[in-house]
Amino acid sequence: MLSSTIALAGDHAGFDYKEALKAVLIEKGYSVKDFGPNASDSVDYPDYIHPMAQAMEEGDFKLGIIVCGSGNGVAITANKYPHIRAALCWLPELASLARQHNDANVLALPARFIELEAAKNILDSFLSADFEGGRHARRVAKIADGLNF
Ligand SMILES: O=C(CO)[C@H](O)[C@H](O)[C@H](O)COP(=O)(O)O
Repeated sequence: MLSSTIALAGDHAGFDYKEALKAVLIEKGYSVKDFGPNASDSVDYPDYIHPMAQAMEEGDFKLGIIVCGSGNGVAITANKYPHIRAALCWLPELASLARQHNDANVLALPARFIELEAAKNILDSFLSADFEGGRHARRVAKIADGLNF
């Protein structure tokens, strides 16, 4: 079971979904830290993902949810950090596998390509799954260990 505090961030295209998912998380009993944006005015996603990813990299949060139009911009930004494993998921099964096999600690959602109800189901699958370890732990360790720059 992952820790109870969840970080959130996104951009204008993901704002409405981020707000809705934040309400779901609070209803489920999670505490949340929203790194923004706080409105749907057009913004640049790196301005919001970097602070969240940096905080996670420093160990302040164990889990993050990021939302933009395609999910790609926020995921690309978050995955610049060595210990962030952001998974772009558009199906619940993808979210479960991201946790089970990849120990994903960030869920990236494509708000312009899935319905809100689907996003809620994907979030639920992500929160409900646990990392399986074993052979997957060996592989996940190599993601960061293999970096040499
Ligand atoms: O990074 C993205 C595209 O891969 C995100 O989906 C952004 O939300 C998107 O680029 C925003 O586009 P907009 O035309 O500025 O609303």
